[in-house]
Amino acid sequence: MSVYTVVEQSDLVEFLQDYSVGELADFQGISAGIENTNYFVNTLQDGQTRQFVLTIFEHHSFAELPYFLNIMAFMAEHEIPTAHPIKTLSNGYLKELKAKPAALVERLKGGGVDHPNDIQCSVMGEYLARFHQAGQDFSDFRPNDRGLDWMVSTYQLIQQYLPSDEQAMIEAELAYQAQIDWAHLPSGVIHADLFCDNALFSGNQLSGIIDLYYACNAAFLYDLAVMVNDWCRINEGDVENIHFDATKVEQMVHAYRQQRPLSEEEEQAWPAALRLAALRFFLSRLKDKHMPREGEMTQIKDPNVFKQVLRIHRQA
Ligand SMILES: Nc1ncnc2c1ncn2[C@@H]1O[C@H](COP(=O)(O)OP(=O)(O)OP(=O)(O)O)[C@@H](O)[C@H]1O
Ligand SMILES: N[C@@H](CCO)C(=O)O
Repeated sequence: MSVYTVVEQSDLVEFLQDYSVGELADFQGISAGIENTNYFVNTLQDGQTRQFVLTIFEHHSFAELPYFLNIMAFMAEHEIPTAHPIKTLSNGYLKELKAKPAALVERLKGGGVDHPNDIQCSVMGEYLARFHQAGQDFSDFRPNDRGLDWMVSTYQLIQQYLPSDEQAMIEAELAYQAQIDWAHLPSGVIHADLFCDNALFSGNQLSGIIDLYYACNAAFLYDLAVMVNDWCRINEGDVENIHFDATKVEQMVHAYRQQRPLSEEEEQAWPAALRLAALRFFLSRLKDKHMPREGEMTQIKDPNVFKQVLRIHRQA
C-alpha cells in the first residue's frame, strides 16, 4: 500500500478549507502507485458529490511542482484527458500538507489497463501525438532529467552491482546512443513515462493520462518509443519469452503518424529511440533495485524486463 504519509480526517478538513469544493464527505488511501501518497477524496457541495484525488508529493520539492501542475491544467484545457488541478482560494495549485507539497486534482473516470488491446494501443498513439501537438503552445521549459547524461551518471553509480554481461551491454548502448543526434529531432513537451499504469480507460475510450511528473522537453519520438516498449510488449512466463506484438506496434505508430506525421529523420532514428527508451527504464529499475531510496515502500519493478527489451531491440 503506497500511503507513505497518513492523513487524518481533521488534517483534510483543515486542508480543504482553502478550496471552494464543499465539505469533506469521505476519503480513502489509494494502494496503487509507488512514488507518492494518493487519496481519493469526496466532498459534498450544494447537494452534489464531487470527486478528487489528493496527492502528497514524497520526493518533489515545492519549487519543481508548478511546472507539472501547470502542464496538467494546460493539457486538460486542450482536450487531452489529464486531471485538472484544483485552485486554492489564494489561486495556486500547490499547498502544504503534513509538511510536504500536496495538490488536489480532479478524479478521472475509468480504470487501468493491464493487457491493452489493439484499439487501446491505437487510441494511445493518437493521443500521444495530440499531447505533443498541444504542448507546442505551452511556454514553460523543463530539461529532461532522465536523458543521456543521467544514464551515464546512473550507470557509474550502479556499475559495481552489475554482472559483466549487463555492464557490457549498457556500455555498448551508451556509446551507441552518444552518436545519435537527438537534439535535431522534433521536440517539445513529452510525458516521458506513459506506461499502461499511467492511463485510465473506460472500455476503449481513453479517460485519463496521469502521472505527468517526468514531463519535460525532449524528442517526441522518444516518448512514442517509451509507450511502444510498454503497451505493445507481451509478457508471457519468463522474461526470455518477452516479445512485441507487431499488430499493436503498427496500430500505435500508425495512429500517431496519422495525427502527427514523422519526419524522415524520425523514421531513421526509430530503432535508436526504442533502444534509448529501453535503456532509460532498464537503468532506473536497476538503480531502484540496487540503491533503493530510504523509506520507500518498494514494489520494485523488474529490471530484467527492460534488459530483455533492450536486448531485443539491439538484435533487431
Ligand atoms: N486523477 C486521477 N483520477 C483517478 N484516479 C487516479 C488519478 N490519479 C491517480 N489515480 C489512481 O491512483 C493510482 C496511483 O496513482 P499514480 O500512478 O499517479 O501513483 P504515483 O505513486 O504518484 O506514481 P507511480 O506509481 O507511477 O510512480 C493510479 O493507478 C490510479 O488508479
Ligand atoms: N514507469 C516506470 C516507473 C515509474 O516511473 C517503470 O515501469 O519502471
